[in-house]
Formats: sequence, C-alpha cells, structure tokens
Amino acid sequence: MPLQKPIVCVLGCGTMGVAIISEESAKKVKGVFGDKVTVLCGANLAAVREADVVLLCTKPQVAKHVLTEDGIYDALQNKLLISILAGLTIDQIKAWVPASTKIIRAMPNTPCMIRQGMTVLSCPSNVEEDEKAFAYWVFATLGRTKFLDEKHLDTVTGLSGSGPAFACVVLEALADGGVMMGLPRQAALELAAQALKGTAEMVLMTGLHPAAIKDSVTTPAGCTIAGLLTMEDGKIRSTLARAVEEAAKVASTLGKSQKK
Ligand SMILES: NC(=O)C1=CN([C@@H]2O[C@H](COP(=O)(O)OP(=O)(O)OC[C@H]3O[C@@H](n4cnc5c(N)ncnc54)[C@H](OP(=O)(O)O)[C@@H]3O)[C@@H](O)[C@H]2O)C=CC1
Ligand SMILES: O=C(O)[C@@H]1CCC=N1
Repeated sequence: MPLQKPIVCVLGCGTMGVAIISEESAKKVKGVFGDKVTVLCGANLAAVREADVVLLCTKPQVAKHVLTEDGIYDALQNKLLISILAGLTIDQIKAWVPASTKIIRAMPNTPCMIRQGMTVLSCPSNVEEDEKAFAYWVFATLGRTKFLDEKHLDTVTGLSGSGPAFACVVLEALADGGVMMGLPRQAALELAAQALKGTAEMVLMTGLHPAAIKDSVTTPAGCTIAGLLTMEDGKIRSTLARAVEEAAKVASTLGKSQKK
C-alpha cells in the first residue's frame, strides 16, 4: 500500500470526522495535513473505492450498516481501516470486512480540533509497521498519541475520550465559584481554564505526581486546605472516578446495538 501518499476517505464527517480531518472542508484539510493526504467527499462507495485508507467516524450504532452497504466489502479489499468508534471491537469489524482489510482502532478526543488531542491506538498483530506508522502520524499531527492493548479501549474512551466533557464541568464549576465571589464571568472562565491547563502541563512536563503539586499549593493554615477539605466533603474524587467508570461501562455497550 502506498502509505507515503495515501488517499484517505472519512466516513462520517460529524464532530470527530471533521476534528480529525478538517474544520469543514477539504481546503482546510490541506492546512492540517499539508499535501500528504487527498480527501474525497461524496458517496461512501465511491470514496472507499478510491481510498487507500478509510477512517471510520460514524456513530458506533451505524457501523455495520455503513460497512455492509452494497459494494463496500469489495472496495475494502487490501485497505487500511481506522475506526474511532467507541465500543466497537476489532473482532466485530472483522466480521463485516474482507480478511485482507487491516483494522486499527483509535480513540481520539475533541481537543484534536486544536491539535491538543489525546489518542490511543490499538493494532492487531497483522497490521504492518508502515500502517501503524501512518496511523500514528495522523493522530500525532493532532496531539499526543500512544499505543495500548485493545482491552483498555473502553476505559480509554471513558477517560480521555469523554474526559473533555468532564473537564468542562469542573472548569465551569470553578468559574462559577469565582462568579459567586464577584469575578466577571469571562475573567472567571479564563482563570479557571488557565489554572487547569497550567497544572495539567506541569504533570505532563515534569512527571510530578498531582498530589505533590497539590501539597506545594497548600500553605499550612492557608486558604487552599480549606477549599480542599470542602471538595473532599463533596466526595469529588469518587464522583469523578465513578464518572470515568460509568462512561467506560457504557462505552463497552455501544457497539452492541447495530442499525440494520
Ligand atoms: N465526540 C467525541 O468527542 C468523540 C467521538 N468518538 C467517536 O466518534 C464517532 C463519531 O462521533 P461524533 O463525531 O461525536 O458524532 P456525530 O454524530 O457528530 O458524527 C457522526 C457522523 O456520521 C454521519 N453518518 C451517519 N450515517 C452515515 C452513513 N451511513 N455514512 C456516512 N456518514 C454517516 C453523520 O451524518 P448525519 O449527521 O448527516 O447523520 C455525522 O456527520 C462515534 O463513533 C464516537 O464513538 C470518539 C472519540 C471522541
Ligand atoms: O460520548 C461518546 O459516546 C463519545 C465517545 C467518547 C466521547 N464521545
């Protein structure tokens, strides 16, 4: 497969398809991928026929419908299929595509829109190194990318896939606290977002444990410990951890109900 300059087609140009490939049009795609990828827009079958690599970005519930459309099976022969669908396993996809189709499962997240994404890739052993390298390159263009065993993908979905939504609830709540104490809304949001971003960068850049950073903020008899104890009273740790657990559990069910 000519992975040096593959033709990539995206099936499902919703929030994530567009986040991965472009903001809204093939013109913008060139800004994201340079001249290395050509994007075809149009009917699924025509696009898959022309493509070397198919990025599947529909909802999980319509995957079977899309992959078993007339002609798609033959069009997928010898191609690389990268699925970002939550809860849909490589084995499930294998049942609908030719044996010669290589499948990579990816779980990106919405900050891919601004190249600050987190993507986890899982590859079965029959995927060639250059195919793995291509998938890595695509998602590394859009943020941090790593490989993990497929058994972790539902948990990844509940953590980094859904995580931006959870982070936004935390961010909004922190800003609300500032507003409650008289800060203008816009300033409160900026302060909350930068505090979260800066702290997350500290963890990623220094490798420091979050507890060590928390302790360094917490002056004895100061104000931070007062806020921390209030958070602990509200069971914020188990609430957030359970949110990830619940999202991961639901993710594992999403590939199960397939639209005919
Ligand atoms: N949103 C997120 O943060 C993340 C989502 N994902 C996964 O990405 C996938 C897409 O999610 P998201 O982008 O949020 O969902 P969207 O609903 O925004 O996008 C799905 C897209 O698929 C299109 N579509 C529906 N049927 C077909 C079809 N038969 N052929 C081609 N395209 C079709 C829809 O078009 P129309 O609207 O016209 O029906 C829509 O544009 C999901 O599987 C999800 O699990 C993974 C990581 C993060
Ligand atoms: O909510 C969802 O199902 C998708 C998967 C991860 C983020 N959004």
